[in-house]
Amino acid sequence: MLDILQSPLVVGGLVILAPFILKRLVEKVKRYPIIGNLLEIGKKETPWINYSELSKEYGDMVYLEALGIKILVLHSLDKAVELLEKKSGNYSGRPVMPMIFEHLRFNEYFSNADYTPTWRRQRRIFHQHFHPGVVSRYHPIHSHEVIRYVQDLAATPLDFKHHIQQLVLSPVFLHFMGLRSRTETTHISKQVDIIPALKYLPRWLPGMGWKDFAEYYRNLGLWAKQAPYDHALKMMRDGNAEESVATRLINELPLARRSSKGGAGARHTSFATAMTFTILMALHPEVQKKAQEEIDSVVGVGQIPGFEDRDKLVYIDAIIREVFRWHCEVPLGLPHKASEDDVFEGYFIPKGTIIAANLWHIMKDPANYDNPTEFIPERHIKDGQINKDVLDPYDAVFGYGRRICVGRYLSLDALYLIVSTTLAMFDISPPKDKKLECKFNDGAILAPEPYEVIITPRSARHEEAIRNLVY
Ligand code: HEM
Repeated sequence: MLDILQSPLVVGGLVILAPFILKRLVEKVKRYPIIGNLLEIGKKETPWINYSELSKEYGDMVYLEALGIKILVLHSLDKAVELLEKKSGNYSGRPVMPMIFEHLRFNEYFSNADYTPTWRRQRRIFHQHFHPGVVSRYHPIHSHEVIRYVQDLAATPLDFKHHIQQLVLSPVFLHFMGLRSRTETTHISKQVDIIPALKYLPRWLPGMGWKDFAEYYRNLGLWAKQAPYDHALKMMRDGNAEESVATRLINELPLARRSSKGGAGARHTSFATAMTFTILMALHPEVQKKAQEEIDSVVGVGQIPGFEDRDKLVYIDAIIREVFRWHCEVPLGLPHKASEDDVFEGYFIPKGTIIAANLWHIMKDPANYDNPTEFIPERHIKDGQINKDVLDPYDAVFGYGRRICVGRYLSLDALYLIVSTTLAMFDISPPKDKKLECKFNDGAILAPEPYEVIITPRSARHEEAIRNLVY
């Protein structure tokens, strides 16, 4: 190990601090002077698949280096936990990529901020407002919103994307901003629709030819940060604000600072997962039928499941886990950064190395799941309960350690609502005259390409039950 630490190489002007790991790559992967592994890093539209292929040859730690950027991609849950959770004191930073960050002012987003005292303070605030106890206080309101969702879906089923978006985002809007008005949420969700700038960015690399839209996204992103705060402040001044994260935070501010000072941004991830669920149901009528039988026997025919039914709806739980596993919406998670030099399992990891966990690989690894590319909710069930012996997708898909997703409970609530309610009341089937295929965009957040499905109430009885619901 001493040899590794004491013998940096210099190749094409680059100081290589991890010669042992590098050697493993040099032996197999062509490494060019100056650009190093750049071609490997940016080779495919889907780098997680590219890294996954490399891991078959080089093991579960794949290290690449190009133009001064050092990337270590982890391909097992064990390694991710060892490094990003157990050693989280050193691996909780976010990489700073000056071009992207400066132009888009991405560092102003909490999720992209480095591991600083400011970030730690903000994270504590997030935790206070997003732990399961707080999130569950909103359950009655979410259940109420669901009535509107089923009625809208029954009335205009072709607009299912919009209705799903409304339902998935409504807890987020309500939680952050106290927003319940359909007009306001529709307006804002249209803006949010175009925000996930990440999906258009070259992954972790300074990009080319993107400055024009960088300006556009920067302004949009700043708007998204500011709008929730401004809205809550206005509603509070008008005396008709619903309680939300924004109102609670504003209340904690000294009066003098209650001017426009930035709020919280809503995220789009749960929506892509809900859209994936919908297409998967159309492709798997047998799963739909089984779920509907469970709902009918636990909740009753024509009834909407509530949060109090959640523990008894084991198959619904398994479907949601399997959607998260199969979809793996953020395939490489968000990048962490090594704050200081470190040695891990004999390898030297230089300060500044970007650490990514290949969540997609972990979710599709045959060592973790049989027939991993198949959508099989049953894999998560044993003896009528969730099978604890099977790797829990939630242990991976929301990331790790101190940077683990703060919105995971809110997101799981939203998914429970959409999955259980939709299946309770509707049948989803493929279009009659077109082949239905689930294809994802190639962004860093995977969302299904636009698709068509037919959504109809399950029977005349369900149709009547939907009509009789009172919002
Ligand atoms: C399908 C749903 C979601 C998935 C799969 C997901 C996944 C992730 C992942 C992989 C990370 C990176 C964790 C890490 O760095 O190790 C993350 C971070 C984050 N997520 Fe989520 N997320 C989802 C929904 C949400 C929602 C609904 C919200 C907000 C209400 C949210 C807010 C955040 C924030 C603020 C961070 C940054 C945390 C930090 O940097 O400390 N997420 N999420």
